[in-house]
Amino acid sequence: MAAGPARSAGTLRAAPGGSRSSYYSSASEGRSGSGRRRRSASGPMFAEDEGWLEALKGVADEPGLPLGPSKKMSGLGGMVAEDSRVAENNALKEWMGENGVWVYDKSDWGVGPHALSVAVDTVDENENETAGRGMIANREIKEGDELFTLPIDLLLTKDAAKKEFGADVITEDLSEYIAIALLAVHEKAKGKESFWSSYIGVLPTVEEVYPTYLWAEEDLALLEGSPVIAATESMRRKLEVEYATVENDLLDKFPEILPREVHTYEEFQWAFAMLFSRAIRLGGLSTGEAVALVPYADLFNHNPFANSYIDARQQGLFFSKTDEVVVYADRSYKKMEQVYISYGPKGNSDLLLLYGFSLDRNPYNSVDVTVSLDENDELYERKKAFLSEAGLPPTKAFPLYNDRYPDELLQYLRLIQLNTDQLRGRTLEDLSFEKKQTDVNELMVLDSLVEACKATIAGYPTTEEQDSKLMNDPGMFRALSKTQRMAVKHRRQEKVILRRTIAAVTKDKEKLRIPLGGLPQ
Ligand SMILES: C[S@@+](CC[C@H](N)C(=O)[O-])C[C@H]1O[C@@H](n2cnc3c(N)ncnc32)[C@H](O)[C@@H]1O
Repeated sequence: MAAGPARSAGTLRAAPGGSRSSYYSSASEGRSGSGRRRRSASGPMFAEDEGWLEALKGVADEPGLPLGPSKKMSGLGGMVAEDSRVAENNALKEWMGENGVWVYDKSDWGVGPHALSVAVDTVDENENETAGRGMIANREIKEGDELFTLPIDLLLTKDAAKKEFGADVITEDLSEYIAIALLAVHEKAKGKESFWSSYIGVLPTVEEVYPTYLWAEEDLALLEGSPVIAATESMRRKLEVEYATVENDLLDKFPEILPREVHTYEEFQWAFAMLFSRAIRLGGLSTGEAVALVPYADLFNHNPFANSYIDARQQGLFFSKTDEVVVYADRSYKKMEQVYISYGPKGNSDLLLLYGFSLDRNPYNSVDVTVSLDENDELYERKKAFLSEAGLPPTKAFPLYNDRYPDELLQYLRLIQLNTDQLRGRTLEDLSFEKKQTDVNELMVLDSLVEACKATIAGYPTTEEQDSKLMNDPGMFRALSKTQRMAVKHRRQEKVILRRTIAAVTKDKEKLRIPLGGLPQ
């Protein structure tokens, strides 16, 4: 046999070297970014089209709505903090009422009583984890009920930024994200003078959201071995580069409009933490799609099983047409239940990177393995050209899921593991990698996948058992900070997926017919 050691671990690198699929991969792999997911599940979504991540995307009048065992505020200081959060909610509600949103307990012409209240501190009851403000049903809600509508003028959009700063600053080709970030920072600096001050008053701090790209190094160290670290570093670099561009192209040119002391890097980071964790991509606008910070609608927390959706629609009003944002209930809710939306089919890596939380029960969880052609393979150049022809790079990250690994990964590995003997004088173009080549090639493929999973598992300083033990000890686990709990949950889930993949691949290997005596050398 000419080449291609059967179990060449070198060809398949486990994920740590490769960045997560979300941000950079989606940009570099050139996926188009319609940003719109199936209508029934739109939520906070990221805009791929600008090279910013995958699709992005929710009044409390009653203090003390669902507070779980982890209620943060205690003692007199806590009551003061909670009172001020209730006052902020009430200011938001008042502002919305003044601006045409029906947020009242009574009916009016064509509208029923408002169905939602904003709790100041909710708990995700599936996970027993604090989730900041959230939406609570203040009466029975029926499936399909329109929960509220919101005039488009209340949104922070690129158009609103253009109105504020002018078309010289907010040019056609300026990213929507940068435009909205500039507007958010500018309005925050205005304080009570800002039209949006009541909205900005309920926005969390960076520390409250705490996405991994803003984590302190000692927190990030808890994720050692996880691909999230590489994704976090990519995100940090991207933000630094974007800010340098903003400095150069805008702050230097328009110091009167965009003063440096207002538009600092810290404020830029705050604005992006808000955008990435709560901006919504609206599809149904008369002017086309747009990314927006949508007051009130961004107070819904995430549940991967929810289907409520947020969209924009045109509202005919005699001869003028105005757009409005509308939110519908995905199912019926009992009074006092928390109403969730789904931010999309996001795994914990994306949730942690962008929203600062991870879930123990998340059907969309995945962990990437990165696959590379072996430069020492005698077929290397031919394989590289073949991949390039198919628009694929010689190194590529693939997600492994809880219950499956993608066919594309198998196809890629079949090519990588193919040797001259198996090629039997044919060209690569003669072969279809969608199906098994030979049992021997398939065994090499599956073996290399198992090795990659094992190598990834070996890269974590703790074992799945150690993480599980910590999580199953309520005293110990609750004694950790929220960030530490999120990190432990996340790294354990990655190990679970890797272990399951090894088990599934081992089963698949049993179906192969391998000659007695093992593989040819
Ligand atoms: C769109 S905002 C939702 C409103 C937010 N809770 C607030 O206080 O403004 C998204 C943020 O809410 C929090 N969040 C949403 N869903 C969560 C969940 N299931 N568990 C923990 N935190 C959650 C995270 O901090 C996330 O970055």
